[in-house]
Amino acid sequence: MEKYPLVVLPVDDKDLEKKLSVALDYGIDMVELRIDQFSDFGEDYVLEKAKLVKDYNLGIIATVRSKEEGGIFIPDEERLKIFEAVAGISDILDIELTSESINKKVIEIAKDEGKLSLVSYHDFDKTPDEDFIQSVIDKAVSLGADIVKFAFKVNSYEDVSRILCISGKNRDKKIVAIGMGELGRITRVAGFFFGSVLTYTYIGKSFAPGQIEAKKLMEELKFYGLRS
Ligand SMILES: O=C1C[C@@](O)(C(=O)O)C[C@@H](O)[C@@H]1O
Repeated sequence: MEKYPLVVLPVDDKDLEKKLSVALDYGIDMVELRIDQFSDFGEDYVLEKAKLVKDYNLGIIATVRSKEEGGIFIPDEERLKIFEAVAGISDILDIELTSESINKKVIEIAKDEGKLSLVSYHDFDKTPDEDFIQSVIDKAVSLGADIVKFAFKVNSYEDVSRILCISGKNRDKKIVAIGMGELGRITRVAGFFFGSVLTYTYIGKSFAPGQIEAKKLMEELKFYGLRS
């Protein structure tokens, strides 16, 4: 997974094959399986969808997003079982820093399978101050995360600069820096110039405020020389 910057398409299980075909046409690199948004959490069902993604030769970030950070309530033991079931077919497992009862175990599952772990932190209301953001990064790294992601609601231009600057200060780590909302849109492209390694897009249904539609995002990345 050393081909950074990467473009990631979050998906649920609706119209999956159609989205995968379009993603391939656009040159999208990876799919984020938002398993928390699937109609069925059964291991066989989830694996069947993951295998479909692999048939299209797309990378997989697997996550079962917690209710607290934009997903739905699924008991921790069930979430762990899902992560264990998909770890072998996935490239990256994404678990929240705030999912304290299982995040270390998910990181361990990833490592045992020779995959990458991504520890994420979302705030859908605000962009915290610099010290808090740095503490999120430091805690995630101390847990053993290979990649640290923070996604904050942007309410001002100062929020945008704070997200990008803190990313730039942490270039020695693999960081994903995202500003959510209309004002944060710029971070989904400019973030790459500040060391961010992934950006998320959408086809049809957006999974978060301020995402840039896939065709437009790929055009913008090409315009700024981030994509050939
Ligand atoms: O953490 C992120 C980023 C995201 O919230 C976004 O703002 O694009 C979309 C989520 O699906 C993903 O897990």
